[in-house]
Amino acid sequence: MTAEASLRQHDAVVTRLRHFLDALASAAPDEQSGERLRHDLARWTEDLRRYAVPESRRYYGRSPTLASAGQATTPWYVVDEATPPERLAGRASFGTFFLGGRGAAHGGTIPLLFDELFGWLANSEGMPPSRTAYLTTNYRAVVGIGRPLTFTAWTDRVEGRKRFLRAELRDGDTVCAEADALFVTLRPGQP
Ligand SMILES: CCCCCCCCCC(=O)SCCNC(=O)CCNC(=O)[C@H](O)C(C)(C)COP(=O)(O)OP(=O)(O)OC[C@H]1O[C@@H](n2cnc3c(N)ncnc32)[C@H](O)[C@@H]1OP(=O)(O)O
Repeated sequence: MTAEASLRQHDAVVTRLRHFLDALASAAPDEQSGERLRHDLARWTEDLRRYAVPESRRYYGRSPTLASAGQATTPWYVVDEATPPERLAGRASFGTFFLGGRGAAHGGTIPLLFDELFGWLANSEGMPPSRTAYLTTNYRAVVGIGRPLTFTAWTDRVEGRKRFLRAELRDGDTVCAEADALFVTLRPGQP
């Protein structure tokens, strides 16, 4: 199979996996179905272990075409406007898999989304690689599961190796969460 075909197949599996995780999080299967599911998952886990490859040959989380770069355990997002490294904007939604409680997204999954967006912005093409030094999230209103959301992330200022970034997640006019972060450009030899 060509690399392109492998990537396409991987994308289709990850899309299915995202739907599976939401369905799993929503379901209370009966005993027989639960046992069948456990059996099928165990079988696939063993099968996949036979195909393990080094990080440089993996597709997971690097899809150029899928939402969330194909990270099924990151809330769904797509970038609609990007002027890297200054700004990006787009849409996001938290599926049932990301439920914390009472219809709201788990608090830990919101900085996960922000870190993804900041990583996208700070490591866009032509930028030297950088990593999150800190990321602070301010939870202003609950993020409802399944709600159509919008986000904006932007570079606030750059001081030498330090990039100060900010972002906002909205449900309509309501600001649900804000974040500010510091990304530090890696020195040669830093992992
Ligand atoms: C290859 C990249 C691929 C990236 C993919 C996308 C990444 C998405 C983002 C991530 O999630 S990365 C994973 C989470 N982050 C980490 O695992 C980072 C772990 N920490 C580190 O590796 C180092 O601490 C770090 C590279 C961030 C900084 O270490 P350095 O030794 O290079 O920093 P240094 O001590 O030289 O500090 C440089 C400047 O940053 C400042 N600084 C560093 N860490 C800080 C901090 N935590 N808070 C405030 N300031 C900080 C520090 O004070 C200093 O300021 P000044 O230049 O003004 O003196």
